[in-house]
Amino acid sequence: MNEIRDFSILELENFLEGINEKKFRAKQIFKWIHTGITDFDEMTDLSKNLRQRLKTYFYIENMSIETKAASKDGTVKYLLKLLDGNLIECVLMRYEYGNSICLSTQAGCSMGCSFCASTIGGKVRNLTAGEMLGQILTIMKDQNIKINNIVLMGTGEPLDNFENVIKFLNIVNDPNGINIGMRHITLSTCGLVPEIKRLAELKLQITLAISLHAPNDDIRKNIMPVAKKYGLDELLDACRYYTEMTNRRITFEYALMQGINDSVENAYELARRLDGILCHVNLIPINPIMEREYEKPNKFRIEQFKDVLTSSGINATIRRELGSDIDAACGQLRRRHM
Ligand SMILES: C[S@@+](CC[C@H](N)C(=O)[O-])C[C@H]1O[C@@H](n2cnc3c(N)ncnc32)[C@H](O)[C@@H]1O
Ligand code: SF4
Repeated sequence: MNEIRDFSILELENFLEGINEKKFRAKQIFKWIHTGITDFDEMTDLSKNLRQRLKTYFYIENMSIETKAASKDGTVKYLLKLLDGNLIECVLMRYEYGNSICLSTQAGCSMGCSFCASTIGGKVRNLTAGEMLGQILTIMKDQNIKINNIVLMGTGEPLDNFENVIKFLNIVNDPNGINIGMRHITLSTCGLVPEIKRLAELKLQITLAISLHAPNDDIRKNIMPVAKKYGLDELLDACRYYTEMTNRRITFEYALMQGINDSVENAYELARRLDGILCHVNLIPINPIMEREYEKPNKFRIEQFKDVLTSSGINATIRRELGSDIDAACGQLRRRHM
């Protein structure tokens, strides 16, 4: 049996042809799937016979909501249970410009960043494209809303699950489905250089966010094991390549950790390293997790860091902390329930 949410229209067309059904039904089926239905009998414009046939080949995963926590600012954090019992997190954020959803791409993560709760139990498995889509459909249905933006910033390293993530992007971008424009999608990576280049060559118009968190290799290696494999020069070259291929501005994520990467010297060094790259720096006060001792710098130090960047010609903003009253640090909810 196959999860039907994993199928693009083209794949559905081929499948239907293979079982001697009309190809044009694929679009109808695809549209129904993206309304969030979980029962083939809800596809009321298909014959009973075809619905019965679909049930013998496919299933639709009905993810159960294990817990849901709503913040005063409208952020809602979900813990969803997959068919095999794995738990994954996703978060709904409401902005003036629309609803954004932060999705998980893997159950756990193998990258080992020292400040991140998602990696503490390691990687369990990759999520399928259908399981990424399922997170959106579950929230859309639960809240009765439309989703306008997607950020791949939940648990997992998206570029460590390259094929499924690209498949998911093409499915959500299809005008017959939930139809989210590539420019409304952000993919965040810890910096897997070969995959960044591969992504650049696809020339999708998504926003690429790089979790940088350090102005040099010494600090980066201390907090992100991936830096031992790909140095900063190599990573920034891949970023330049991405901007050349796509004409898209890169976002650099920089989580400020007191005494680790938040000094004025760090800010000047960062500005020097990013000079000439079409980019924006997103400064995030670290969200402390139970298992580690990182702390946020105070407000003055955060502002000072930003001022050094902007006065050096680097576009920088401090990220508003959404959902801070509901334990929003990535991976914490899942961790607590494991
Ligand atoms: C959880 S990761 C998932 C995407 C991808 N694996 C990555 O590292 O970019 C999303 C973002 O959350 C950041 N992050 C992880 N733990 C954090 C924490 N405790 N406080 C603030 N940001 C954190 C990551 O560095 C990254 O920028
Ligand atoms: S920050 Fe991203 S890459 Fe690093 S451990 Fe967390 S999820 Fe994995």
